[in-house]
Amino acid sequence: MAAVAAAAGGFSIGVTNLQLHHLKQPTSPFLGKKLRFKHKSPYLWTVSVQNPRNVLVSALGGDLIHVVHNLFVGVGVGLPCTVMECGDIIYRSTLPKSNGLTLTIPGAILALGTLSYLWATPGVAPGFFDMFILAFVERIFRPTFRKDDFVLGKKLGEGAFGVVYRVSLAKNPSDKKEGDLVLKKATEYGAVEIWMNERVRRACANSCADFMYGFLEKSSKKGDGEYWLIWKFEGEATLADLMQSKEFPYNVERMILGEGQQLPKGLERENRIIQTIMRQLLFALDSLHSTGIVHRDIKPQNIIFSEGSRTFKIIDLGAAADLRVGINYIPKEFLLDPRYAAPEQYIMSTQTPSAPSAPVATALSPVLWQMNLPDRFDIYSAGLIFLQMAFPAMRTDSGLIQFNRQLKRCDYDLVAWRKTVEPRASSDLRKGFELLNLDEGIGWELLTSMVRYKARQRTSAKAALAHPYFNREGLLALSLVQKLRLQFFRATQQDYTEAANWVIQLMAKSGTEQDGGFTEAQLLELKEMEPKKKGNAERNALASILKLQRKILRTLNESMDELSRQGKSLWWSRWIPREE
Ligand SMILES: Nc1ncnc2c1ncn2[C@@H]1O[C@H](COP(=O)(O)OP(=O)(O)OP(=O)(O)O)[C@@H](O)[C@H]1O
Repeated sequence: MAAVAAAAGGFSIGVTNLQLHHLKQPTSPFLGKKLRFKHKSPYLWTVSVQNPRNVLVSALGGDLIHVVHNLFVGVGVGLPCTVMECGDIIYRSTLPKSNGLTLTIPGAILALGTLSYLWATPGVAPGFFDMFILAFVERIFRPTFRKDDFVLGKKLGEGAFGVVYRVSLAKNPSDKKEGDLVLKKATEYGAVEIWMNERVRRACANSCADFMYGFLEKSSKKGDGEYWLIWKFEGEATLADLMQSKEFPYNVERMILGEGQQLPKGLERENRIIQTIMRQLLFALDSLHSTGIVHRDIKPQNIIFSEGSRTFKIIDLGAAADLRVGINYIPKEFLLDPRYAAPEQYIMSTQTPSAPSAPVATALSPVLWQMNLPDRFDIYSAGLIFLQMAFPAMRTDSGLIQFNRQLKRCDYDLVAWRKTVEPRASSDLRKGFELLNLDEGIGWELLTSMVRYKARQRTSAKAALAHPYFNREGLLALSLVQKLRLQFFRATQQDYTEAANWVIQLMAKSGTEQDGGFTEAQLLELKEMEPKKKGNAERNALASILKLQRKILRTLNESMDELSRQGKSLWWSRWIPREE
């Protein structure tokens, strides 16, 4: 078939099926007619019209191309395609396509973009690998247990949703009297906890207590049965237990840093211990967050000291949310501990659909993560633990509750809180401020970047770990590099809404009715983003954009809610082994 390109003063025809004898009389009869040719040929034929009655067919194959090209140029007929050599372009496009992959820049950008999306937190691609390969392989190779395999020992704790015992294996009674395992008999939230513990074991085993097995025990008298969860016994003490001691933080020093500390007792030594605890806690949190899990119940009671690894680990994942597949997005409020919960209460904004079905949640997880930054909920709680470690008066429940009240009154502005309490501070409180003020106040700076009202303004666990507070060598003053790092951290922590307001003010100053730019009144309107009903074209356009934006959000939410309703059953609990 022929490809026809109309051009001023004539047109060209690119032909792939053509026999040479057609060329013999290349005249006007070609015009307006369909050309039929017998054989496929890699040659391209161009029919050029100098005037409507005189058609020239030029063969653009091998030397013939040049002959015809020269002929046209020679007689001075500069037809668009001969001048631009677009026949050559068409010619190339008709050549058989190469089978090899050709890398183009847009292709490379697209591929890189897709890969970054699939690997962005919480990780769509690693999620698929984890769920469909690792989980199966693990199930094949890991030992399984039954109810009768355990001998119950001492009760370790009892919450509203479960009882925790120290246990040992019946077949293999431990040398230790109490047993070297921990069993939690949990009610409804046990299923979530098994899911989270298995995920953690595959993704970041060192962050949480060493989980062994979980199953549904059906023979129990309790209604639908009980979930049994088994961990290795990590140690006797939680951070809460250790913080209650008058010796804190020195009682932890021996455990994490070993004997023989050189420094005399005092603020600097205490600071170093607190710093180590915070680093371990943030490390565990960073690992959890990187795999898409938000704990939501971070408190000293849920941080256990592992005697084996000499580090602090996280326990109690019953209130956790798995953002990768959308499990437990919105917990029952009573699962959260009001003493440590961030002011937002919910990790996902109320605009976010309650819990999309797993495939939708997985596909959207990087977007939802960036929109909500749910990990910052845990960061707030970790900030409060930091505060409790620095200020002895806040280690009691009543002390913490009182602080929470004061902070709320200051609109969750820690700097404002400090200004109100510091002038009349007790010696206890002053000691805390002194500790945080060490090394040009980098401890205080880290704390204020964690305890903030807006989740988006809080630092992430990863960024906190890179803070110079954790990078000091010994207790020397900050090095130049560390100072630069501090400046960088500060730059990333800036509240840019203020900067935006500043720019807006500058624009306002330069804007007058005559000179153009926005006037202050117009900017006020822009800032308020409340378009009025009657107004000029500018306002109407703004109103339409806002309306459209709201509509898109609403539609997205509605469709996702619809999807979630279909898949709302606890699909993932099917994965939990049952023992009848
Ligand atoms: N792996 C472990 N090793 C040692 N002790 C553990 C382990 N897991 C839990 N414990 C102990 O059991 C206690 C209760 O555990 P956990 O917080 O998980 O249970 P819970 O029923 O959710 O309790 P609560 O409702 O009070 O939070 C912990 O405070 C800790 O002392």
